[in-house]
Amino acid sequence: METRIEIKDLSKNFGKKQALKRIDLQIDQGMFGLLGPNGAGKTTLMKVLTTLTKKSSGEVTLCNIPVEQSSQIRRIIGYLPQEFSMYGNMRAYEALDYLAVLSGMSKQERAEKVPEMLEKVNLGDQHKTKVKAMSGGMKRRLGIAQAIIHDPKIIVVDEPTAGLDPEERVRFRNLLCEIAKDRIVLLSTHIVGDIEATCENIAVLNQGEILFRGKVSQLLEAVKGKVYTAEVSAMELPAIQEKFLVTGILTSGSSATIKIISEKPPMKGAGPAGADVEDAYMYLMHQAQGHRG
Ligand SMILES: Nc1ncnc2c1ncn2[C@@H]1O[C@H](COP(=O)(O)OP(=O)(O)OP(=O)(O)O)[C@@H](O)[C@H]1O
Repeated sequence: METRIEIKDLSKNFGKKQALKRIDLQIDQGMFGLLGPNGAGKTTLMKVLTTLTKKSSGEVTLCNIPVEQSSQIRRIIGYLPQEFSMYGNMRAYEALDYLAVLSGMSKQERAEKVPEMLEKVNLGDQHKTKVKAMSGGMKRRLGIAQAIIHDPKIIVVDEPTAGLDPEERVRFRNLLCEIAKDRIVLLSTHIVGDIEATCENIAVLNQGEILFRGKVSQLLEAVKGKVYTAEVSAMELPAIQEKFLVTGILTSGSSATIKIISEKPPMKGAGPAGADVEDAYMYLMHQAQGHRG
């Protein structure tokens, strides 16, 4: 079975609102990042892929299965939604077992898979912990355990690191990378750091349209040679921000070191600076809003 998601000319309307506009995308094995601001259409796209929402038009196949064949699709896909919640009084293993029952697994399969999955997401020692006593990171890991328990070829994870502390965030990202070794992990986020650390291939979505698809290195290429740094007085900052795309500000007393994206050197004394993915993403969004900086 070919592990691939193919999306051709996909649109999704909610009444007059076009949440997805003629999306074309191909996603292969490994981690794939879907980046975009709130309201870009990421959740809608994930819901179409996971058969929770019907598309309005276009073609979508997952491992060569058309998305319309929802019961077959559900067998090969796992989903961790943005707001994954479980009954607080259930213990980790009870919660996972309960979800496995709902997905139709037999008692025998569950007896084997529930402990195995808890181990995999590092909750083996905490299998008796009640959901209400879990940290945000633990709940997310329990969410991943339920998403992978039926060994799907594709895992869809919406806003995975929201509400996690830095340590939990890194741990969770590492878990996703491990899972992606022999599957597709599609990760939707508005946090550039989430994809920068983990995904080679990405798509940037804005207002229902794909602004960019390709490798993170190609996104960086677009901003290369356009990033500058300058030392300015804090007083000047508002006027500079009005005129230029400022992607970083480090204030120290009455002065500030800023990072600016500009086609030409923006001001006297500005020197070249290294570009990061955040700069490239902000430049892309800025251009999409009709600015030229
Ligand atoms: N059921 C719905 N009915 C009407 N409009 C909807 C519905 N679901 C989503 N939308 C609209 O479609 C657009 C895309 O929403 P979506 O939730 O997919 O964005 P998103 O990128 O996931 O953002 P967020 O990170 O805030 O969830 C938004 O303008 C939203 O208001």
